[in-house]
Amino acid sequence: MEGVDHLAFERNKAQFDVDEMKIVWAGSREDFELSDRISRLVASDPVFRKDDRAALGRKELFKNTLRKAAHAWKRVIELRLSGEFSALEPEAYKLRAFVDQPAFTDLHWGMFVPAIQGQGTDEQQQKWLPLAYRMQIIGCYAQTELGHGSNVQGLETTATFDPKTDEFVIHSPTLTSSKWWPGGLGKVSTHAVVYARLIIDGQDYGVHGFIVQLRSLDDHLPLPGITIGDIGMKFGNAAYNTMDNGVLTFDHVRIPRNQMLMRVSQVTREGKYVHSNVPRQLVYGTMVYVRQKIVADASVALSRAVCIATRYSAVRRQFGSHNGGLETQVIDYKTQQSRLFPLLASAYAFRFVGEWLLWLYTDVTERLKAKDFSTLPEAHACTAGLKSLTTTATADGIEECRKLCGGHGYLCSSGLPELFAVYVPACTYEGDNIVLLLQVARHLVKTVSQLSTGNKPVGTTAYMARLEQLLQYHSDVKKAEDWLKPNVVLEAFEARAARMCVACAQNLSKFSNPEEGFQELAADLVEAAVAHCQLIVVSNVYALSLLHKHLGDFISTGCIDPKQGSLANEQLRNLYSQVRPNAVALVDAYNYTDHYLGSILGRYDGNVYPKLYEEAWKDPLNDSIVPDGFKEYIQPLLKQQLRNARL
Ligand SMILES: CCCCCCCC/C=C\CCCCCCCC(=O)SCCNC(=O)CCNC(=O)[C@H](O)C(C)(C)COP(=O)(O)OP(=O)(O)OC[C@H]1O[C@@H](n2cnc3c(N)ncnc32)[C@H](O)[C@@H]1OP(=O)(O)O
Ligand SMILES: Cc1cc2nc3c(=O)[nH]c(=O)nc-3n(C[C@H](O)[C@H](O)[C@H](O)COP(=O)(O)OP(=O)(O)OC[C@H]3O[C@@H](n4cnc5c(N)ncnc54)[C@H](O)[C@@H]3O)c2cc1C
Repeated sequence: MEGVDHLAFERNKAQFDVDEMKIVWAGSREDFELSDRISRLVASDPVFRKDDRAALGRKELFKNTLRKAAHAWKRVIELRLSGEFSALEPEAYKLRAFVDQPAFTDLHWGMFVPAIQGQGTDEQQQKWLPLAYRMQIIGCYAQTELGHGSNVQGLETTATFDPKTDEFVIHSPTLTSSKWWPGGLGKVSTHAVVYARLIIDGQDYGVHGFIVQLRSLDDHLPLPGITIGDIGMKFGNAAYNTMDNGVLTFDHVRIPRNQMLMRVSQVTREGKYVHSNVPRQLVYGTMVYVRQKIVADASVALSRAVCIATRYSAVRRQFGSHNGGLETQVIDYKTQQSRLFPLLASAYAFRFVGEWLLWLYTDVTERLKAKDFSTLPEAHACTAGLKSLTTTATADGIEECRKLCGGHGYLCSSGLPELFAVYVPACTYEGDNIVLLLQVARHLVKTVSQLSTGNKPVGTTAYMARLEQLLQYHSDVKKAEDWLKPNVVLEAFEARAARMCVACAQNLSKFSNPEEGFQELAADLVEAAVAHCQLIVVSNVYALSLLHKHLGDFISTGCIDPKQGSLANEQLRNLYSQVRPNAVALVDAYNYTDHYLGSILGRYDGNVYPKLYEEAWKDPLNDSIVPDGFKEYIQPLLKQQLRNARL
């Protein structure tokens, strides 16, 4: 019935203060109040309705997205929200909170602006950032090409310096050099940061960033030498098709020399290449920035799915009725808990590790300003590894939440199919997850190889300094509750990661050609990298469910024995019983509006069945009793069959 809270009985079981947890989840009271205010504004604004997306064609869907983005920008200005979040939060988050679907603004604010902030000189920032902040230009990040995405050093687009005119000539020499994938590029962006090979006097200096105007600011038509368009439909119905991922080729397009981003390296008027003594990898800085953002974004996406699946698991009853009594809530089945509660824990774990990663990223950014590059490898390994770990776990977790909701989880009105379709490319964009884990593995193997040189490992690899002890380690767990002690869990995870890493390093040393060895052992290296990244994220419930899932590693590396493994599993079951009465309250703490969740199964009031039934009739297929096509194709067949039968 309308207005009745069908989940009140669940909410009354909570053993903690939900309002306090809402502040913890939001990060601070002011962030909670602001995001609460925005989400309610959005829910009450008809421009931001989401329930019609599944029925729109691509052009309508895209036009609707532009309308939403424009309205969101107007609202951000009207409400003077611009700049209200902590200084680090670009406008993207405010717009993303309003628009809540992939849109060109993600890349304008999330990559184009950060690329200029990170790789532009002060003069270049003074010139371009005010235009971008006021959205007088709209930018994108054009790095990936048809032939290369992971291998940035393999990019083919060229930027050839012409000393006669003091310009760079941007050119696409081959079909595979076509820029391909950049979000916002296909139909909207007026400018791009283009990554191209810098060529001076026939010499190739590698990949650098260039600001290139793509379209006229008067009539939005492509400039001379520019061929540009959308790359076509992507996975899912609405999903990422609200974004114009584009294709772009250059035919000898000229730009002024001062449009090469020159914070990291410069080209003088005479055509001399100057590379200040900073790591060339600073040109990758924008990717590092977005990877750390993607970790926080993973906790948001996973928590949305977990919120839906938890509330619905408390509403859904199946089997277990005795003499006509109520059937059992599916959330009471241990199998449902063993699938759902680790995801609930993961959402919180990723939320907190995202905060830690933001601290690490902010710290490395400050150090870079002081030319201190000492933590750059750690920042790269952590952002790459945690982006990979959290996006894989989140994509798998959203799909698991769909399955936890049974048949109704497969309805668009559950919100889960759309959430999955929008989310899964996160395992690929900003770095394919395997390629990134191999980067982590490089860092770990290098750390182990340097131990003998007295190089003290720091940061997240500091545990490697205790290698001797960790190689002798065997857990002294005697009873299930021993697994509740954080140091007991941490030591097991440290020992597992250290042993897997050392095993790889030892096997690598058997190869005369290290690169060949690395390729041959890549699968083991990826597993060692995962073990290291899981160690970074580890928290109690999350940790024990991981330990149970990867029990083979822990036993084969000798860290624990089968008996201790079964004690961990016993403790896990005990934890599930402790989580159970708090489950609905823990997802209420995310403070998501029904509008934001976009899910009938995840409604705050749990009033699922009447709303599912009501929603079904809105489908356009139900506009007519007899569907189009029936009389044309099926009825003649039926009548023919009936005639045949009477003969
Ligand atoms: C809403 C606001 C928006 C914000 C975000 C909101 C949340 C998100 C939600 C929704 C919006 C998202 C929208 C989607 C956006 C998608 C955009 C894109 O996809 S943009 C393209 C991404 N492309 C890649 O990521 C390529 C991946 N490839 C690479 O990064 C490189 O090719 C790599 C690292 C694989 C190899 O690079 P090598 O070949 O130059 O380097 P090697 O030889 O492997 O290493 C040399 C040394 O450099 C270090 N290194 C490599 N990369 C580094 C880095 N980034 N930083 C520091 N050091 C690095 C290495 O550790 C190594 O160090 P030693 O020599 O061993 O000590
Ligand atoms: C939705 C979406 C949005 C995007 N937005 C942008 C954008 O705005 N700007 C932009 O520049 N790009 C963007 N991209 C492109 C994206 O960054 C690339 O697709 C991504 O970096 C992966 O590169 P790739 O496509 O070349 O994959 P590949 O590297 O070709 O991957 C194919 C397979 O090869 C494997 N592989 C590759 N190299 C190795 C290796 N050395 N060892 C082992 N296995 C390997 C991978 O693991 C994978 O299984 C976007 C992509 C998507 C899907």
